[in-house]
Amino acid sequence: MKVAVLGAAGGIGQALSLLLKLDLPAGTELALYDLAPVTPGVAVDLSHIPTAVEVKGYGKDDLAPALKDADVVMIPAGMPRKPGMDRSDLFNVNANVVKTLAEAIVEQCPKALVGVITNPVNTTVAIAAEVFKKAGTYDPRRLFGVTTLDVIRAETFVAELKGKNPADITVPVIGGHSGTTILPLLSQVAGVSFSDDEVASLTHRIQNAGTEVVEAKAGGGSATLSMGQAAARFCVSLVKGLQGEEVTEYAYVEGEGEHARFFAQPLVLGKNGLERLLPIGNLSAFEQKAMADMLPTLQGDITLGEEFVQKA
Ligand SMILES: NC(=O)c1ccc[n+]([C@@H]2O[C@H](COP(=O)([O-])OP(=O)(O)OC[C@H]3O[C@@H](n4cnc5c(N)ncnc54)[C@H](O)[C@@H]3O)[C@@H](O)[C@H]2O)c1
Ligand SMILES: O=C(O)C[C@H](O)C(=O)O
Repeated sequence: MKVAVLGAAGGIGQALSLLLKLDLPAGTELALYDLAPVTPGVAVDLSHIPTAVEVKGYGKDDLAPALKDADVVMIPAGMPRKPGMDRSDLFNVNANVVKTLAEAIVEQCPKALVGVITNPVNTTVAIAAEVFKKAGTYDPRRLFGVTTLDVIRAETFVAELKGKNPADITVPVIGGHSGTTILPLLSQVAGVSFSDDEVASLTHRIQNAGTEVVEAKAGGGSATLSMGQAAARFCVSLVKGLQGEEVTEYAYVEGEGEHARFFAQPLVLGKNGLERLLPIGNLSAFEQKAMADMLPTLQGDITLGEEFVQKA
């Protein structure tokens, strides 16, 4: 098994790589790639941790060997937000980063499972899909926008509010990964109930949790540690799936297209990546309205990504 992390020297990349060094199955090769000159050093540093995961670092000219025959590729490469920016403001820089990396995946590991973390996720996943489609290698079961952070945040905030252990709370979060497109389904949380005011304020907090971190870091970037944990959990689930275990996760994937071409929803991972989609269940009147209100934004974000590659 080979897992490649593209953008491995960044805030997310380093946290993710550390957790993967600890959590991936014995015998896995962990390939770390980044443009930053420190990357080989990050790999040497991690290689001193005594686990049976072999870490190799690849500098900026070594994207091809980093990706060669990878089974899973995680992409946290690209610019993070500063206060006052929306995720969509990252499009100008990050669209090209994801396009370039997706083109290399086509050449080196067209069958890999790919987890896109780079923002704006609503759009960068569409960019990767269009690059793969153009090359004739696209398989919707193998491409994922990583939205795990929305799920773990929602579980943390609900547990905090209700005085519960977060491990006992499950919160579905569907839609996309920015602002109102992040739709937590609080009506489906088992074992707790919420007043209308709590639903409104919790939904708002979950949708703006990324901004909460961006503002608290005051120009020093966005979520890296919680995202590292979220991405590691999702990556390990992808690997378990490839090894034959069925694992349930949430991710932003091309599904049946009922709401938008790409949509974050519950799904089962397995040997082929996305094995099957799970139903999103019944939505409350509040959630139905929130969904109807945000779909045009989500669809616009997707079109932006599609056109970026089609017009290139
Ligand atoms: N999906 C999510 O839930 C989620 C959560 C947090 C952050 N993000 C996004 O993840 C991205 C990375 O965030 P970060 O805080 O780690 O940023 P960072 O600036 O700390 O790290 C980004 C890294 O990417 C590298 N990079 C840039 N272009 C590259 C390329 N073409 N190839 C390889 N590496 C390249 C940089 O050298 C840097 O090391 C941002 O776009 C951010 O918005 C997504
Ligand atoms: O908010 C950001 O810009 C980063 C990330 O998407 C997050 O949700 O923390």
